[in-house]
Amino acid sequence: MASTSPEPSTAASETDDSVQIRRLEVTDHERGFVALLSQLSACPDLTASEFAACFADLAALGDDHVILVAEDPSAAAAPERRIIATGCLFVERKFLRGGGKVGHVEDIVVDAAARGRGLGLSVVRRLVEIAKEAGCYKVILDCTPELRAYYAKCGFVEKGVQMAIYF
Ligand SMILES: CC(=O)SCCNC(=O)CCNC(=O)[C@H](O)C(C)(C)COP(=O)(O)OP(=O)(O)OC[C@H]1O[C@@H](n2cnc3c(N)ncnc32)[C@H](O)[C@@H]1OP(=O)(O)O
Repeated sequence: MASTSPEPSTAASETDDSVQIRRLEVTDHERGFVALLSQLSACPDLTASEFAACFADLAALGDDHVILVAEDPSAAAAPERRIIATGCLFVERKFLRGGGKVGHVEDIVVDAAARGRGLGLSVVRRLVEIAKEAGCYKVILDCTPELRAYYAKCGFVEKGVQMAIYF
């Protein structure tokens, strides 16, 4: 099945309560992936073909763009297996540091009903591991001040100032 990386989705990690974390697959459109993202920011629904086109663009970036997801493991959720957590790693290639790489952690969301169970921590930790395995010399992210404590639990330390221009 197509996934956003050549790495098979079976190369997954397990959280404490046996939630499997795997790569995004194109069929996750049917499992509420877009609705989950809308809990983070404006994310209008996409048709199946729009989703597939976006998925193909991102999949073409290979291991430089990794989206992880976790399915609802509860028996009640089968067979639909809704997506209840996600996170993204973008690997930026640079001339600095002898052609170094920087990992950007983005779009971390856990479904409101599944928060507080360690899922967010597991997703971020796995993305950080992937960044390290990819040879990144650092991993960075932007967040609101309210999330300082959460990302500190994920191993991040505060550094610099975030600035932005929105269009
Ligand atoms: C780079 C970005 O994407 S920033 C955007 C982050 N995403 C969002 O704001 C979307 C809405 N929020 C969410 O989806 C979730 O609340 C998340 C992703 C922030 C946290 O997910 P959860 O699965 O609830 O977190 P998890 O249960 O793994 O918590 C891990 C630890 O962080 C702590 N923590 C979790 N959320 C917060 C918070 N908002 N503030 C302070 N501490 C927190 C937990 O108490 C826990 O600590 P413990 O190990 O001592 O018990």
